[in-house]
Amino acid sequence: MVASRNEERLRKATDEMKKNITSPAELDHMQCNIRKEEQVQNLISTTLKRFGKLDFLINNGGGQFPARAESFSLKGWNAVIETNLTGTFLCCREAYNQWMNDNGGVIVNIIADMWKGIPMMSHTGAARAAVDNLTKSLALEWAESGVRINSVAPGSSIYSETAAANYGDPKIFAYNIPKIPLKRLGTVEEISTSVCFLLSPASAYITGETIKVDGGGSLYSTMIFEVPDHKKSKAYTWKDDEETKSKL
Ligand SMILES: CCCCCCC/C=C/C(=O)SCCNC(=O)CCNC(=O)[C@H](O)C(C)(C)COP(=O)(O)OP(=O)(O)OC[C@H]1O[C@@H](n2cnc3c(N)ncnc32)[C@H](O)[C@@H]1OP(=O)(O)O
Ligand SMILES: NC(=O)C1=CN([C@@H]2O[C@H](COP(=O)(O)OP(=O)(O)OC[C@H]3O[C@@H](n4cnc5c(N)ncnc54)[C@H](OP(=O)(O)O)[C@@H]3O)[C@@H](O)[C@H]2O)C=CC1
Repeated sequence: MVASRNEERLRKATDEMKKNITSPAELDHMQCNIRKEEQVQNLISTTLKRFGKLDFLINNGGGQFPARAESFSLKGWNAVIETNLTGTFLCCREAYNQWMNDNGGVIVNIIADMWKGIPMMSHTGAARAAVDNLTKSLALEWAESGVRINSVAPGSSIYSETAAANYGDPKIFAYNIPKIPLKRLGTVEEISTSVCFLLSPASAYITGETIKVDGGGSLYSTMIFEVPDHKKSKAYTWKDDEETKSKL
């Protein structure tokens, strides 16, 4: 079952996938806004009615807008937290309560390269770091039910039409190439094969882990953001700390 909000995009994606699988009847799509609890509950129950089981859950839905943190409205902040953190939580919880608690299963959460913060996207950085941590907690709580849960963290480096449109610049990803040790963008297949590995028995001994698929980018430097030159940071020395000395 493939689920997201936009019916037209869903139909296009599943039609494309059907051309490449041996049992196209076994693929379906359904509208669901992961920010809406009832819609998530309905997605999981409908999937169970349609297919009779739920072996895997992949939480890939996500997104954000670029802006400085001080300019975020509460509504904008909540939109990003609900999409990337709350939506993932709701899907995990419903999959567990409706199926995986009794039957086991595997969950993979897609997060992002947020290890050094994400300036201009601090809302999504906070939400993705939270999902990284949620993944660890759920791995411990749900191990006794035979559930494994891991994350995949793509670098800021997989060309996405939606992102390019959203950020208003088709070259937005290419700007990052100099900061990626492998000196190229990643491919969608380089993410999906990591997800398939984590879903497969080949990773049966891996849980609570996050695989970074970022060409080494997270080791090297942060994204296209420069801290402007400034003189706002005052050094601390004991010698100059007259205020503390006077209180001793
Ligand atoms: C700079 C380096 C770029 C490198 C890439 C970084 C790596 C990450 C890559 C990716 O994640 S690729 C994924 C690409 N997909 C997207 O980015 C999708 C983007 N957008 C969305 O999904 C949605 O716009 C949203 C951000 C989740 C908001 O969803 P929605 O519109 O449904 O929310 P509402 O509840 O209606 O709230 C809207 C609210 O949000 C604020 N807002 C939205 N867009 C902007 C914006 N461009 N600037 C400032 N604020 C924004 C705003 O408060 C909106 O409220 P209103 O003003 O409309 O009342
Ligand atoms: N491309 C990149 O370089 C990177 C991508 N990522 C993450 O990887 C994932 C996939 O990215 P990518 O394919 O590039 O991005 P896209 O924007 O193309 O895909 C995001 C998907 O999430 C769905 N979605 C968004 N909000 C909701 C919602 N509230 N409920 C249900 N579905 C929703 C959208 O479908 P619809 O609009 O139909 O709801 C869309 O299909 C995202 O989480 C993204 O943030 C992370 C780091 C880098």
